[in-house]
Amino acid sequence: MSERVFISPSKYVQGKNVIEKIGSYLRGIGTQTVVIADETVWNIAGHKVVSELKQANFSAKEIVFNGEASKEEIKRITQAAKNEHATIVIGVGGGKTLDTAKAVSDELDAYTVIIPTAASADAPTSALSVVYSDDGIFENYRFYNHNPNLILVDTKIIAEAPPRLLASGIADALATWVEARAVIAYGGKTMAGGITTIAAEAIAEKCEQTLFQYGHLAYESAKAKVVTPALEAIVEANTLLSGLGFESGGLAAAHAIHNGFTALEGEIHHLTHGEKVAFGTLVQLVLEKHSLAEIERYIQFYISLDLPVTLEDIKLKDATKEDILKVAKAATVEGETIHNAFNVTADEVADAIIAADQYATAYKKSYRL
Ligand SMILES: NC(=O)c1ccc[n+]([C@@H]2O[C@H](COP(=O)([O-])OP(=O)(O)OC[C@H]3O[C@@H](n4cnc5c(N)ncnc54)[C@H](O)[C@@H]3O)[C@@H](O)[C@H]2O)c1
Ligand SMILES: [Zn+2]
Repeated sequence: MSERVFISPSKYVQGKNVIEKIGSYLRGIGTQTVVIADETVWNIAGHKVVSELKQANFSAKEIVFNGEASKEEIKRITQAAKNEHATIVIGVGGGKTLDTAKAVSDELDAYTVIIPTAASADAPTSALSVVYSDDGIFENYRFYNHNPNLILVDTKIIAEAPPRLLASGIADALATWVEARAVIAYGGKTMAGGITTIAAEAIAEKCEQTLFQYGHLAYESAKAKVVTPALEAIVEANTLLSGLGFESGGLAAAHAIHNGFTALEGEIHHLTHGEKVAFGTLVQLVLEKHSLAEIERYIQFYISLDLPVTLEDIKLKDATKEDILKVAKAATVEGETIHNAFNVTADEVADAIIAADQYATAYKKSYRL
């Protein structure tokens, strides 16, 4: 299998107050929309989207998302959207809301509009959803025959979101190049169903460059709730560059290890996707045998953005060897993305998890962090 495949959304729009233009972007597409957002996001952006739609003569059915991108939730919202004969499905919120909106839109064969309210993960652009059990355990990737039609990224809303969400998005995006370059080196398959194009490789590499250049300034901008060129750069890196870069560039160990962590119970469930991916990325770097300086470059960057680097940081201080092996086994099940770039056993992954924790703990100790 050697064909190169690159996929992408039809239109990506990013800037301050862009949601005010939703009516003009949807002109001629249809008139019956459903808008999906969780309780928090309804007040932050959902009502504003609906009022813009109504002003532009669209009808909009409001649906409250319950918080988990699960089969049951997708079924429930699909039924509600069918009752409205919706031809446009609009997801507003974080990755789980957006993944649910994509699935609902697929069921209805509708036009898909994605409005992320945080740059917290690279979910907006892809032609797939990550599906979980109602208890938040990773179940499967669900693939679609096309990417979202329209993505509206309003940087005013994103600047006002909690800085922790932006940092999480940076961590998710930092995994993109680490994973893509591993897949390229191995000749593995990407989420787009082929091997990596030069285009996706360039995007993924540019993603990492942008993060190291502007990550700190953007994080400080988010703390001050202001839109700056650095914030705009990081929103694009977290959303567009990371989204295209992971999907057509390739996922490898970092995300498989993230998925493995969802199999554990306890406080780790309160961590964001990006925070778990940060630790997963460190584990992948350990598996790859990099120099101390290279590994420390990542550890230092994560720490400076208040991201987790040790098992204690991800609430697994008391994890047993069996727990770690459970994670490693889940990360290496057949079909997991780790096999796109590594020929490893669960045992080797478990050792890398323990070593990553040990390296980061030693780093923190030596700098008294
Ligand atoms: N489909 C894909 O390609 C893809 C890619 C990456 C991640 N994902 C998935 O996305 C999910 C992670 O997304 P996430 O990190 O956004 O988490 P999330 O969707 O679980 O949660 C985001 C949280 O932030 C809140 N929020 C959103 N915007 C806000 C704002 N402006 N102000 C205050 N609070 C706000 C939401 O209410 C929600 O509680 C995971 O399920 C992951 O697997 C999917
Ligand atoms: Zn991710």
